[in-house]
Amino acid sequence: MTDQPVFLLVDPAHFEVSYRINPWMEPGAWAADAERNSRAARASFEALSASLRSAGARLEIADGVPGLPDMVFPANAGVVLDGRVILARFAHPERANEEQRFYRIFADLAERGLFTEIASMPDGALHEGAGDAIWDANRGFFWAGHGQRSNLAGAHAVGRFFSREIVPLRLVSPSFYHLDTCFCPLSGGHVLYYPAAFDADGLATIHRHVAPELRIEATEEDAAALCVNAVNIGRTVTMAMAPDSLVRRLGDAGYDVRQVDLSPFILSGGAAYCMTLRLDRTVSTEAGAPQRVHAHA
Ligand SMILES: NC(=[NH2+])NCCC[C@H](N)C(=O)O
Repeated sequence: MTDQPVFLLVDPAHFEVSYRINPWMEPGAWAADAERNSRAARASFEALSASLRSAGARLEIADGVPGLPDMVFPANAGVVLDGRVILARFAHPERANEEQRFYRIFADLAERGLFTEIASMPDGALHEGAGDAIWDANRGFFWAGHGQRSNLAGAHAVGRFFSREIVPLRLVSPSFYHLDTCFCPLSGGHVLYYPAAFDADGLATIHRHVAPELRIEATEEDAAALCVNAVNIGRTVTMAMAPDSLVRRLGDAGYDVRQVDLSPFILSGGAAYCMTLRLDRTVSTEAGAPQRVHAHA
């Protein structure tokens, strides 16, 4: 395995906003000029791909499926670590059929050696993948969102499957329905997060694990631009068009912000992070991150 980060993306040919399962989704706004929106989505997708490649990533681009427009958000397809994946179990019937489709995509990747194991969620668990289970390479655990799409049973299933600690965070706002919309650990140990998306317990948990000088609080404006939903590779952070103050604050913390116009996908409530699924993460390596010595028991 090389150190090059590898991401799964799904081609946007079948992307549209045709139902509403979160407050961002505006099927009417999409339909008002569907053809223009489709063209804009293609351009956004190409710009995101270019930005990730220029940050050093290799991309695996899978085909989408007509009638499953949200497959363009593969972060929700499953949780990946050490070449093993546990598939999502979607909360909404609109997305339920993605599970089988993503299984096939992962099975193809397994045939090419990118995965050694594909597992399913147990009965009763709901879990929407890397959108709600974010690996923190510096701290060595999963931050686990629950309370909107994923449930606690799903969060614990992720922890059991990988034999890794999970740190649950309850999400309290329907607009920030996946953890990745309001929480983003960065390579230098910083965490960019939007406090209003969490309850008091969740904030206390974040504060317990993240030292004050490593906390970067997103403003309402940052969160509304879906900028917390960002892809961090080394020192680069790729995100939707961002308020200047956020770019400046991340710059002061040592990050190089790359902005992409993702407005067609924001019409569906998604942005940079959820349009990707990182495939190469291992417990002990993180390209660009400060090196940590892991003591093995
Ligand atoms: N991880 C994410 N934030 N994904 C965005 C998903 C957007 C999609 N329309 C949904 O509501 O499920």
